[in-house]
Amino acid sequence: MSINNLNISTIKIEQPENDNIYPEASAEFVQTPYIQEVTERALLYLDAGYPVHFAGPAGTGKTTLAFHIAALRKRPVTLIHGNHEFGSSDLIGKESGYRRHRLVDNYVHSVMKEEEELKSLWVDNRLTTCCRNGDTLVYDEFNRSTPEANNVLLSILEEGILNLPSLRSMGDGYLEVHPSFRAIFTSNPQEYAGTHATQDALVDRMITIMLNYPDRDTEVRVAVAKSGISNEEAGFIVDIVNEFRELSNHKSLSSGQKSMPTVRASIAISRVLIQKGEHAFRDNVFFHRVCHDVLCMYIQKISPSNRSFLDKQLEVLIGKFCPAAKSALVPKVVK
Ligand SMILES: Nc1ncnc2c1ncn2[C@@H]1O[C@H](COP(=O)(O)OP(=O)(O)OP(=O)(O)O)[C@@H](O)[C@H]1O
Repeated sequence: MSINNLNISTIKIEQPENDNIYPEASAEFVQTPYIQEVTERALLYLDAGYPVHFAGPAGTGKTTLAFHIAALRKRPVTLIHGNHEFGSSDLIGKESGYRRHRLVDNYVHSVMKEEEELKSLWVDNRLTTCCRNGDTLVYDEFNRSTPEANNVLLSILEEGILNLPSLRSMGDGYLEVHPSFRAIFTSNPQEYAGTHATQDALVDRMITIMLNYPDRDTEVRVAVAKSGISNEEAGFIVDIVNEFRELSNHKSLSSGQKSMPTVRASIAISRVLIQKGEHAFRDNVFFHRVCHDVLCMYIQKISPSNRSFLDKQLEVLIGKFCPAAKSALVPKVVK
């Protein structure tokens, strides 16, 4: 006589504990009244139970702010970068193979008993672990993922429930989101390559803070912190970059060009000067070349005549904002 038995079930494997990050403000992090005000507002929204969404052009400090605010919550942080290849399983988890267990019992020689157990292995992904543990989710550039992949967030943000259909057999088809779970999103609405239109239903569940280019003081202090350049020279560079941005953003000049120079350009120019031991003087040929090299990518898509006009304007701006080397060496007379 032979008795066969086959059991099929699912076992769950959770993410390893050390998958989280614990961001801390570095010595280079700049805290200005502008950063302070936005931070306080975002923390208030999170405390009131709302996800926060930083939207704005590239280089406006969205990701840095998201991490800063996440760090202030003093809970583990889960980081997800939007990706157009993501499916919802990349966020919540998926079945990843089977574990088979077979038992053959022939103790009574006339009876052959076979028992087989097939367990499908379910591996949690970051979003599930984050919801379960009540961590802070930073979902950077979330609009790079498809709306279909992000749909899973709708019930998390609205009802506090994560739907896990594959785990229904274990009675784990729904996961109640931990009350401490909070989410911070970033997106760049001006970016068009590789992004998806933000879903109205998703954005409707968040509070969006539109970030624009920070004030001059913040940009100068960021350039100083990130390069070690003097406050005064960082000021010249930030003024050149910002006025160049205004010019290259002008409707009659900018057709075809989408990206604008940001504080990243100021940081790059400052770092190169420091690296070479040079200064932001109007009669420093090296400085002129670095400004052109760093800023030329922001005008490459515009017409040749407008490009050459902006090239000349860059020279004018350097002359307008920077002193000559000799005059910079003369100590200022304090009246
Ligand atoms: N408060 C700050 N302190 C120090 N550095 C900062 C601060 N804010 C922004 N930065 C620096 O400015 C640059 C741009 O910031 P960030 O990457 O956060 O911008 P972003 O809006 O997320 O840009 P993108 O959309 O291109 O990813 C980075 O080099 C970042 O380190």
